[in-house]
Amino acid sequence: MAEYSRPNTLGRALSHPTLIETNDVSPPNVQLHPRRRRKPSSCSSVENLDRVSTPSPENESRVLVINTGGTIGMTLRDTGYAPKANALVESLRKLPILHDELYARQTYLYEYYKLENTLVLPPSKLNKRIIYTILEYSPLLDSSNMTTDDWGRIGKDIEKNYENFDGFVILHGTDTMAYTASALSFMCEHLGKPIVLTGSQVPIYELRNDGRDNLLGALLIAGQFVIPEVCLYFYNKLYRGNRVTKVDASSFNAFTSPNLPPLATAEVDFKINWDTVWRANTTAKFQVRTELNRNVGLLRLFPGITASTVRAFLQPPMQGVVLETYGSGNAPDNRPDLLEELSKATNSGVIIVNCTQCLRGTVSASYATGRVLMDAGLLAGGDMTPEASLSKLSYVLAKKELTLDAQKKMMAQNLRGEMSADLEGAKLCLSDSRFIQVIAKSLSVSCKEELEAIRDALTPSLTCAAAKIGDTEALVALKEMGSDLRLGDFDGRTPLHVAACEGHLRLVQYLLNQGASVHAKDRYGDTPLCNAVRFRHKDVVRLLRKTGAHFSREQLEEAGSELCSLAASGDKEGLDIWRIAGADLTRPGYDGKTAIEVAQAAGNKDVVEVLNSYMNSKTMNGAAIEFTAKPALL
Ligand SMILES: NC(=O)C[C@H](N)C(=O)O
Repeated sequence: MAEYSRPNTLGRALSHPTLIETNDVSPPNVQLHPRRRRKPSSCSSVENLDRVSTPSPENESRVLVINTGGTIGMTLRDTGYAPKANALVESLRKLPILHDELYARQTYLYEYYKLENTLVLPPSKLNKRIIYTILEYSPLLDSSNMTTDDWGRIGKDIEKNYENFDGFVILHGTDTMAYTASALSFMCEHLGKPIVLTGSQVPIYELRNDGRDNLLGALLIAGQFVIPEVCLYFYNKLYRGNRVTKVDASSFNAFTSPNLPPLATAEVDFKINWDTVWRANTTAKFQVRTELNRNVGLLRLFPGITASTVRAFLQPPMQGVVLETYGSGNAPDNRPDLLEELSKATNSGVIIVNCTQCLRGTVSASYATGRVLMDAGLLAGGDMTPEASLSKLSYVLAKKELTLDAQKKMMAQNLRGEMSADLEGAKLCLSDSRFIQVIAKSLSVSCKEELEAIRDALTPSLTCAAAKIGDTEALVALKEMGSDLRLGDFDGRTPLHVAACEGHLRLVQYLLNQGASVHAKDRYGDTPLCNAVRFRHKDVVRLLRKTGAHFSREQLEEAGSELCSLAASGDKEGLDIWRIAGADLTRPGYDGKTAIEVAQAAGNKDVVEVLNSYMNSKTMNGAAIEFTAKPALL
């Protein structure tokens, strides 16, 4: 087989392995996916070249791999495992599953990118070619050595190269990977492309290792799926970066996401859990906020902790603290000394977030021992991991343009899917609802306004449908998603109208408790009371009346004819409903006759009796309504 000689650029680059010192790895004067020069005809006789699928920009994607260090690229020295500089690219080049040399040469990859550190994967099952460029940091770090400055550097490099790549992979040590993933998730605002952190427990240079699989999986995800999140890929699972924590120092299965299922799993095929994938709902441009506040810390409660330890920890310049509490967010409520230190700190403007020491679950205010912390001014951290809470604090506190109150509010918001539960009574927004998202997705809706328009159009239909079948639970769920249960549909019919028609007493009670209006009128001018009367739901009528429902003047005037018709047909029950609803049974109909007169004329004795006793009780109660007819005698 005839060998292509490497272009000169490559030859030069190879002698300078740390060529990318500027961190700008985009090829000069090259746009994303331009049509590349095809192999010259003189090469057509080259053995095997015909086997290679014709390269085309359409089935290629580009991934930038930022190698920050970690075990994946370490070798064993006298001092123990330490990162080895300038070794990874050459070693990957020799691994056929991670680099297709033939394709690279045939497509002039090296010449085209003018970068010696650009490699290409063999075609994927989806027939994609992932071309990846490795940007190696110097020095490479064990992740224990990383600081917020390193997070900033990664963020800046992504920002600089954002438009030239379809996705990003960050090679990183596992020890602090959860912190970096969390921090990047907040720093990357309006992210529209995948950023996947990965690494390994065993160096890629060793015979048995997890580095190859992890890198391959991360590349395939970053290059093939538009998951606009900072993720972490490890041991065949893709997690949301701000949900993970390292749980095992020696297993390949080193990470877990205790409160959120994986975003994807790599089995025979990649299975993406699109319902869980975060949607930014924004049309704003991607940017990275590298400013982080370093005056933050994690404090873990333990039995017998002294007030002086807490006091020392909360001293200036401390501005934000994650307090790792017991169980569902509890602390001793018999320790006024401790609580006083916490109160003093929050009063002086330190933001303290209450997170649980437990791996799984959320903080809540179920115990007295938890409530005392709320009283001391702590914010509930929901089900955030301590890693996510800390980096969120660092990110939020760096926003100097915000007031302290606004910063606290931001801490309580779900910014990047880092928390599932609502905080401090704030409810999830319906735009977070999977149902709405699925509909939005199928309609290709991406911007916030459109999503809100869909939400507003669907909400009344959903709530009315739930009211129709008496599904209180569905209404509770819709309410929790932010639905306004008072809203009417296209006919102005509210869930209360519908529930009143159907006679769902419990549901009517629930809706009234939620602030549903008894005065809402549909397009026909009917209130829930009219509906309940029409469909003869006595209990509902009583309840609505108790809540202040009443007929309008016009409705009362028109009621006379209806009452006469009921009297004519001997419908005692119908008349009784109108009575309960507050109608004046003495009101004459269109011809001036009253119900009792009509009943007398029709010989409906029972009805006359009922109406007589009604009129007597009215007289005795001193009702304000004037009688227009005298008690009749049969
Ligand atoms: N597995 C690893 O990557 C551990 C290593 N100490 C690091 O965090 O860099």
